[in-house]
Amino acid sequence: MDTKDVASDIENVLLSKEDIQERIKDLAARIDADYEGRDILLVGVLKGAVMVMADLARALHSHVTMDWMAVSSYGSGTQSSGVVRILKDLDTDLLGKHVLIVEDIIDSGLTLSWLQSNLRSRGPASVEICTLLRKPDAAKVEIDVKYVGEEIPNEFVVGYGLDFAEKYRNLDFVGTLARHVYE
Ligand SMILES: O=P(O)(O)OC[C@H]1O[C@H](OP(=O)(O)OP(=O)(O)O)[C@H](O)[C@@H]1O
Ligand SMILES: Nc1nc2[nH]cnc2c(=O)[nH]1
Repeated sequence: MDTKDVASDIENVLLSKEDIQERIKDLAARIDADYEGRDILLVGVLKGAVMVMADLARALHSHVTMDWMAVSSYGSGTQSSGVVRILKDLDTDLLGKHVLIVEDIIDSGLTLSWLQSNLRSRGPASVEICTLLRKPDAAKVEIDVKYVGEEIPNEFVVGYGLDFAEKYRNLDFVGTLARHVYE
């Protein structure tokens, strides 16, 4: 879906389709340079990271393997609480692997903070994080995120993997929702 398909639902486009592909290209170039030909295990966090994972993996020149985790963050309403339950664990043994967690967004940081320490406890050679979007003003915990595509304001966004009530994940851009959608 593009902007024309959902024009009345969207208040503001934050990243166009072209902007997103630029950010992905830049992230891939930095990752390729840092890993210098070492194999990388990309760990995508379902469901939001599906689009970033698919485009980032194809933009990389490094060899990668891919695995997926699904986690649920308990909280009241839309607030992440930091108490995380694994719904689907990795199939891969992380021992000695260079792990790169791939995310669509870091908001409070609570999910990633938990995930990073969980994966670090499994004996990998390294664990880094790559996210397309980050909301610095929403951070509740300090986490070291090596690869950030774009810092955005503290607003609820949809598109390119990000949902509202499971919809809008298939937008080819990232934007904020018009009030009538959620009120
Ligand atoms: O920094 P935090 O406040 O912890 O929020 C970030 C998390 O929220 C989103 O997932 P969500 O729980 O919406 O699940 P989904 O990917 O299945 O939509 C996103 O993909 C991160 O995993
Ligand atoms: N769709 C969506 N999911 C999120 N999870 C954490 N922050 C966000 C956000 O801004 N949008």
